[in-house]
Parts: sequence; structure tokens; C-alpha cells
Amino acid sequence: MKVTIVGAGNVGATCVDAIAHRRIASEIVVVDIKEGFAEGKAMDIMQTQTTLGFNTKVVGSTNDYSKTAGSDVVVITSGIPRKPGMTREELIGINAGIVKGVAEQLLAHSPNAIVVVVSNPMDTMTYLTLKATGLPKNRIIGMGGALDSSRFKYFLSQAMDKPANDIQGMVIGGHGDTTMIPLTRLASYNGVPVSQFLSEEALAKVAADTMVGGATLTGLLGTSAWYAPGASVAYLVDAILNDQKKMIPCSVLLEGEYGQDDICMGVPCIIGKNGVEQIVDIALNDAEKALFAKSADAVRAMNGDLKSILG
Ligand SMILES: NC(=O)C1=CN([C@@H]2O[C@H](COP(=O)(O)OP(=O)(O)OC[C@H]3O[C@@H](n4cnc5c(N)ncnc54)[C@H](O)[C@@H]3O)[C@@H](O)[C@H]2O)C=CC1
Ligand SMILES: O=C([O-])CC(=O)C(=O)O
Repeated sequence: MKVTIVGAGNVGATCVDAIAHRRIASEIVVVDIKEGFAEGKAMDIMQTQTTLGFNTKVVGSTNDYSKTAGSDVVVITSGIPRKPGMTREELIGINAGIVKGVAEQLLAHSPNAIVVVVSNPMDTMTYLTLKATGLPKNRIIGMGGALDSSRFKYFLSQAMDKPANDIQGMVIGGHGDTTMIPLTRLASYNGVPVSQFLSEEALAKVAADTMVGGATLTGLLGTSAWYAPGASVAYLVDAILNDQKKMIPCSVLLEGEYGQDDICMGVPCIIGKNGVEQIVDIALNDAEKALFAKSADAVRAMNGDLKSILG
């Protein structure tokens, strides 16, 4: 199986590394616009083959998409990250043009690929990719919910002092500081509701910490995070390549689900070899429904800005 990652920066290179370690692809091509950068990252990662014991071939390319031909999955991480104090939404002006151009070049060489969108603001970049390429909705997947859910489980495990791998939970909604919705009501410690272990106040703090999880790391690091984002992409790509039918919250086109139309937002999806194989329409309570509708309003407003940006 062949995977292409566009963007050899912090997130892109970590995606390559994490996918190579999972031993799920025969070849990974990494593309960047910066001369020699992707080639350098590819060579560095290839020089870990013998110490880490994987056989995936990693190839770097400076903007030559012919090397990406025939990819099964392509991942778009190209674009600028935010700096401390910024929101993801502020990146739209620069990233929209980058993502559109990259998506067109990728599909010219890999017309059957499943596209994973990572660049921010991710829900709007996913919607843009869908509109610009005209691909069926099952083949355009925005990655945000997998990451936000892993952060949610981390904060729950810290608050409960229990192992993160025994915690189940999902974050839906937009991938934004104020738009994501950690589903505390449905989170569990091996099936037991987390409300049995944490007070309402403690759960509210976990939800709040999860929502600003990316902003907190941006403040600490001076740029946004990459280890958990790269690992989340690899987790999603594994589910596609190995047809795992995992339920992963992803940003996908909604056509009536969750009361929304013509918008890409995070909802639980069954992910397999066809990409998004099913949207799981879970029964939200009234408060969660209201949060979802508010989140959709914000994402839709951002999508509206695409018209003026792209002409
Ligand atoms: N959806 C999510 O959960 C997450 C999204 N992100 C987003 O991912 C994006 C990348 O973040 P980082 O890797 O930290 O940034 P970075 O600055 O380290 O890397 C971005 C790379 O994209 C390259 N690039 C720019 N224009 C390009 C083009 N037209 N073609 C090919 N390559 C191009 C740059 O040369 C650079 O190497 C940002 O927009 C960030 O906000 C980051 C983390 C999580
Ligand atoms: O916070 C950011 O800007 C990058 C991102 O989407 C995340 O780490 O969740």
C-alpha cells in the first residue's frame, strides 16, 4: 500500500514516522515545497530502518507529484500552523489556497485515493477539498476528532488517575477551541460512566482542558503540536489500509445527520477500506444538540469566508 503525505514539517514528518513504525505501508512519499526539505526528512527516517526494524520505503520529493502516483491514501498537512494567541481560524487566508492547489495535484496523480485533510482550520479545509475535487464524500476525511478524543481520554485519565487505555470517549463537533464537544456523558472507564469517578465540576474542567488542548500546547511549544497529531493520522490511515471498521470521530460531509446539511464536521464514523463507510448518528440529548447546532453555526460562518478568499 502506498501513502503520500504533503508537508514535511512537524506534523507531516511525524505522520511519516508513525506510519512507518506501524508497518502498514510498503511506500510513503513525502512532498514539500521547500527545496530538499522532504528529501532530507525521508533520508533521516530511512536511516532509522535498521535500528527500528521496519521495511517501509520512504521517498522525499520537492513538489514533484509524479512520485506520488497511485497512492491509496493521501494526507494534506501543508500550510502554516498557529502561533501562541492565535486561533486555528486565523490560518484560513493562507492555508485555503495551499490546500486547494495541493488537493488538485494529488488527485491528478492518484485519482482513486482517499484524502485525509489535516491543515487548519480543518473542518473548512475538508469542505474546501470536497468542493474543489468533487470526490464522493466517503473519500474526504478531516482528521481532528481522533486527536481531540485522545486528548479527552488523556485529561480524563489524569483527573481519575486511571490508565488512558482503559478510558473510552469521543469528541465531536468542530475542531476549534470553542466548537469541539467532548461527550462527557458517554465517556467511560471500561464501560462504567466516568461520572461515577469524577464530580460535575471535575468533568467540566476535563471538557474545558480538552477544548483548548491544542492552544495550551501552542502556548508551551511556540507552535502547534505534532506528536499526537501525527499519531492520530497514523491511527486513521491504519483503519483505512487494514479495513478495520473502527469508529473514529472524523470531519465528514453531513447530509441530514445531526440536523445539518452541506457542512463538514466531526461525527463518529466507521472507517474502513472505502474511507467513511458509515456515519453513526448517536442520540444526543437536548444540551448536546444545542452545542452541536452552535458549533455548526461557527463552522458554517468560516466556510462562508472561502468564497471571498478563493474568488
Ligand atoms: N487537524 C489537526 O488535528 C491538526 C492540524 N494541524 C495543522 O497542520 C498544518 C501543519 O502544521 P505543522 O506541520 O506544525 O507546520 P509546519 O510549518 O511545521 O509544516 C508545514 C509544511 O508545509 C509546507 N508547505 C507549505 N506550502 C506547501 C505547498 N504548497 N506544498 C507542499 N508543502 C507546503 C511547508 O514548507 C512546511 O514544511 C497547520 O495548518 C496546522 O494548523 C496541526 C496539528 C493538528
Ligand atoms: O492547535 C492547533 O493549532 C493545531 C491543532 O489543530 C491541534 O493540535 O489540535
